[in-house]
Amino acid sequence: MQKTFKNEKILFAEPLFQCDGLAGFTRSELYENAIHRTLRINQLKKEHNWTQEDFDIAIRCLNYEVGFVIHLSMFIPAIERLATDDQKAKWLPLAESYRILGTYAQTELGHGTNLMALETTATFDPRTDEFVLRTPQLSSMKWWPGSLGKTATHAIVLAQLIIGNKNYGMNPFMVQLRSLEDHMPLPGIIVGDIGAKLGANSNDNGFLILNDVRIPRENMLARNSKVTKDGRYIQTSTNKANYATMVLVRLSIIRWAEDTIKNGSLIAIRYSAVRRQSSLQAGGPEMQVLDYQTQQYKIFPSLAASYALFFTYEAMMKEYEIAYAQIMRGNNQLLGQIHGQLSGLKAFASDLVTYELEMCRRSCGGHGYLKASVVGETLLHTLPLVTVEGDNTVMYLQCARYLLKQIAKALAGQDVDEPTSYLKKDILSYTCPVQKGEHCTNPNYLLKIYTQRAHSAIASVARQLQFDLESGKDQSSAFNNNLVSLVQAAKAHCQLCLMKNFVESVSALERTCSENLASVLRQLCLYFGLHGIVTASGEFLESEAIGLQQLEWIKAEELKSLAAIRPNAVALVDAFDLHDQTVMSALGRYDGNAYQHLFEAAKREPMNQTQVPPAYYKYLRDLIKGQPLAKL
Ligand SMILES: CCCCCCC/C=C/C(=O)SCCNC(=O)CCNC(=O)[C@H](O)C(C)(C)COP(=O)(O)OP(=O)(O)OC[C@H]1O[C@@H](n2cnc3c(N)ncnc32)[C@H](O)[C@@H]1OP(=O)(O)O
Ligand SMILES: Cc1cc2nc3c(=O)[nH]c(=O)nc-3n(C[C@H](O)[C@H](O)[C@H](O)COP(=O)(O)OP(=O)(O)OC[C@H]3O[C@@H](n4cnc5c(N)ncnc54)[C@H](O)[C@@H]3O)c2cc1C
Repeated sequence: MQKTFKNEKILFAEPLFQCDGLAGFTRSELYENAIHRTLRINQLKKEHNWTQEDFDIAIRCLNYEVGFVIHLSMFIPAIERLATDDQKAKWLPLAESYRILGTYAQTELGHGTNLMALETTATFDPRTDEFVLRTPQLSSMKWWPGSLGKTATHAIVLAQLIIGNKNYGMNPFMVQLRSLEDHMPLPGIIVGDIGAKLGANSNDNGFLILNDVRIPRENMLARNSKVTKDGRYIQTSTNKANYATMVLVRLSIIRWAEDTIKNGSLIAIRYSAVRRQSSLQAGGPEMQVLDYQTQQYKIFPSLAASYALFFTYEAMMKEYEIAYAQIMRGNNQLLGQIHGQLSGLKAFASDLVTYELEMCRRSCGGHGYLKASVVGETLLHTLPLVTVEGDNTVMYLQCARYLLKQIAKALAGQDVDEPTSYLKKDILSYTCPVQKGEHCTNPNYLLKIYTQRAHSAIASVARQLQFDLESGKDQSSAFNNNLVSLVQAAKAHCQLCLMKNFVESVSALERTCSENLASVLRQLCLYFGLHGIVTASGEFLESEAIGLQQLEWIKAEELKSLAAIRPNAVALVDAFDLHDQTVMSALGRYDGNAYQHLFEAAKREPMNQTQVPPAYYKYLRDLIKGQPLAKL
């Protein structure tokens, strides 16, 4: 499943990367530990001639609990995508050698989603051949960018470009924030950390106020547009190319989601295999909770999602690489497709894993509420994915906007993109392929059902929008009245994409892997498809992709699938090949000794380092001895 990290032993031999000790760290300690880790991994990379891929896998093995995540995942990729060749030659070597430490400063206190309304300005001053950057009011200050608070020496600041009295929209500017001598903020720069978060507290997400900060004209990252010395604005590519960094990060978030749900399902399944509780026969032996149908119903979706997201990430990485190669050659033909696809899939993947991680946590009973189980921490660490790189609702709407354009082309008899080719089909010629119970065991039949449901959802909201417009509603009212249906259509398309990638990937694997493995993966793919229909049965019925009889058959087959997966469940999570130190969970260790590891973790609890707590001497001793308490 995951490219086995051949350097795992080197990494986890060092106490710095053994995660047990992180509990009880203060924010400053977490922050320092994260920086220390990234720099140590960098040293290991040099000492052992690791590739960049080894470096990236090491970061993933540590669940991104390292420093400079934005420097590595956004600042450097933004330079690669937004800078000219000369600017890359200047800034990339500095960034790659950590001589400058960067962030991607786009979101403001008052705006994150609506980029057109960003308030930070960069005003061209022809007299000095500079841009003057300012955050004009409280709501304008940059707010949230990772590493901005205490680390970044430089930021790529997204600001409205002003020349004369004309606004040319959001453009990227390289701004130095701190001295490279003493790390103090430069004149005009007010910067700091925005405070503790629900999770990811090793990251110093920060705020930035710019008070008339001057930068040279060549600091505007000018791959897609530039300003000449005499103040002319020249656009050399679509201004949406300046959004390119976000597309890449949305792809990375799909893999981040895959990594977290693998951790969660591994913990839940391994623990459920060792936990014995109650029995179905009076006086009988206690059962492995993994044998309860309800336990399987709760946690096998996370197992199936792990594999589904793995296959979708692999497919989307290939799609992205093709699109990106063309875009970097100036051909933006695939820009709309890759943006529409990754907006929707980033939202769907992060929604899916945050839901299933909570199911994994609940399936661990009381111990799922202990930090030592880590499944709760994993959920906290994953929660931001539904917001970062675009709030999920807004991302679904971007995907829906793309789908509306595609169905309009299909209905006009024009070519459509490959991911939406199903929209060319005649929706009325559909017949449900499941005409008897055993047809439910055919993933390709299920794929047809997913396709019809998605097609129907998109066609239905397109018709409703058209009706509203023809009834006299203006564009924005018509849109706002159909936002829920638009999101639903985007979700239907994304769920189809996951199912299609799963079916096609297993079909390709069958040609090379053993029949045993093929049969296990087919079973998991079938289960993923059946469960997806059951959980959204209302929409599948509404679209007439299935009827009540088919739903009855599908529900029965889903429950049978649980029993079929059970014998392979532990092997399927072991196949993730995740080191105990990556999973970090007392409940999910490879050796299965959950109780021993829980007790070891409790013994490491800082409060247990003394038998008598300090509070005894302050409050309890007099209380217990019946002596009057001093005034508190
Ligand atoms: C390892 C992983 C590490 C993860 C770390 C994560 C740390 C977090 C970082 C951040 O959060 S960075 C900040 C992220 N912020 C956002 O994502 C902002 C979300 N908002 C937007 O993207 C845009 O405001 C919008 C919602 C897309 C609206 O765009 P706009 O205001 O321009 O209007 P529209 O009319 O909707 O779009 C116009 C046009 O542009 C196309 N388009 C929009 N976005 C993109 C894109 N990213 N790439 C390519 N094209 C894009 C859109 O399809 C429209 O095209 P046409 O229909 O006009 O052809
Ligand atoms: C952990 C973390 C790290 C981050 N790191 C960075 C970073 O490094 N750099 C950076 O620039 N930013 C960063 N961000 C900011 C992030 O990109 C924004 O928070 C995100 O884009 C959401 O925007 P917002 O906060 O304005 O939410 P809002 O858009 O204000 O969302 C509030 C509600 O309004 C709804 N809404 C908004 N617009 C619409 C619409 N058009 N239609 C329907 N509903 C709508 C949303 O669905 C949501 O329910 C980070 C955020 C977090 C949490």
